[in-house]
Amino acid sequence: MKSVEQHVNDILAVVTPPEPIELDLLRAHGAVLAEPVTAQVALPPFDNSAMDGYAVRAADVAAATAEAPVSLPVVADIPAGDSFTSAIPEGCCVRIMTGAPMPVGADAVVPVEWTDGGVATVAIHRAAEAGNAVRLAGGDVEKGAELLPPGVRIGPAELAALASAGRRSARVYPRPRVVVLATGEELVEPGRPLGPGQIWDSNSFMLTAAAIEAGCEAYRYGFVGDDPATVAATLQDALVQADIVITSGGVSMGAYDVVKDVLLRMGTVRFEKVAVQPGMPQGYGTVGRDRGVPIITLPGNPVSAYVSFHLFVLPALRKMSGLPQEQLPSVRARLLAPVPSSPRGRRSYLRAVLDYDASEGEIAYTALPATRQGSHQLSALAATNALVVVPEQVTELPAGSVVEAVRLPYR
Ligand SMILES: Nc1nc2c(c(=O)[nH]1)N[C@H]1C(S)=C(S)[C@@H](COP(=O)(O)OP(=O)(O)OC[C@H]3O[C@@H](n4cnc5c(N)ncnc54)[C@H](O)[C@@H]3O)O[C@H]1N2
Ligand code: MOO
Ligand SMILES: [Mg+2]
Repeated sequence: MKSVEQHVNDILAVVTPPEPIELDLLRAHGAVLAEPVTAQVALPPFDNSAMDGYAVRAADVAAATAEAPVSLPVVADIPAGDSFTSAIPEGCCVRIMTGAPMPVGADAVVPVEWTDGGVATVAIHRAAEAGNAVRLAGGDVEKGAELLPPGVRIGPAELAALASAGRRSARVYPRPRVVVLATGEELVEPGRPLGPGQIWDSNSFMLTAAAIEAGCEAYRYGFVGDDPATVAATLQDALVQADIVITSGGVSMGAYDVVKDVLLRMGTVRFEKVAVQPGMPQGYGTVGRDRGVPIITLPGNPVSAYVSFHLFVLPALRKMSGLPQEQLPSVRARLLAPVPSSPRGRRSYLRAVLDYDASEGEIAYTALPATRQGSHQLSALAATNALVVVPEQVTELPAGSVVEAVRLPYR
């Protein structure tokens, strides 16, 4: 059987990052930056006031106290957005608002709270040192400095950085379009009644949401039965709007597991067994006549599909998004319950609740494996937040063992 790492590498070899495109700011939200962003001007662009008050020469107010306030004539008023081009005469001040440019000659701002708030003349009852409440030009970012490196995902903070630097658009890797298609004759749309032998489709919802949470544009294509012609026609249709197709079901040994046959005719797809539990039967490759669209075929068991999405699909989506590869974060944790019977030769990923607990020595986390670990026992997914790794050659682990626990994203 193939290792998890080998399977990830094989999948990465069939996907490529898209060509960067220029997108208007809010359209770029969620995409990955394909260029460094530098400040065209210093930020802030000019010295300005940090407070509402009076711009003064600090020397003029050095003697101000509550008992002996200093009175200064107010020669102008500068709201934010305005400017005062002449220098303030010695012994005078201007009323200034937060964000307004400092007038020439002034070197400090006296907050209005330290004054009587006068409009023509102001009485200042506390001294302000030079530089008080003044925000210097370039004090945030110097002209030409890098604001954002390439490879970051554009979230609210990155959009703010771009806009604050005067950028209207950014060069980004467009978010990959992921089409999710479940297969299985037994599947029924949730909301409709179940007939004998039927179950509600849950995989297509799970996988679509997981792809969206991974930063992609994902479309739930629903599900198809086990009729080869319908599977082929639906896939053909799905390819039109897909950068990658994710399917679930039909990839094991079943007599009606038709996905394999259809894909072998429609493209170059390999079906393999990966030494992992759950998620052993896997497939990947490209489909479509003119352009090969990458495809990853996940097993139908819901827990298998969920775990294999995180192990095998996430790396592909990262690469297609223009992101560097990164392991899911993991910590060392103490098992709170024994782990019985993992299959030898396959690495197990057990659903578990990971908790922070610094009370017990150097291992600051505990992991409680879910009692239901079957590949069909979907209820454990929503009740857990991590995957405990049981290495290939280990078949059981007593309580108290220290294990690697992979934190699942968004849990
Ligand atoms: N003789 C063998 N049988 C099986 C093997 C094997 O090696 N030899 N492998 C088992 C393993 S491991 C897995 S995992 C599954 C993989 O099955 P398939 O990918 O072929 O998927 P299906 O047969 O279509 O379905 C399996 C299971 O999952 C349920 N399912 C499928 N789609 C959905 C969906 N969209 N939503 C909810 N549940 C779904 C389906 O009803 C089945 O119960 O094969 C084992 N068998
Ligand atoms: O690998 Mo299957 O995923 O055991 O259930
Ligand atoms: Mg099957």
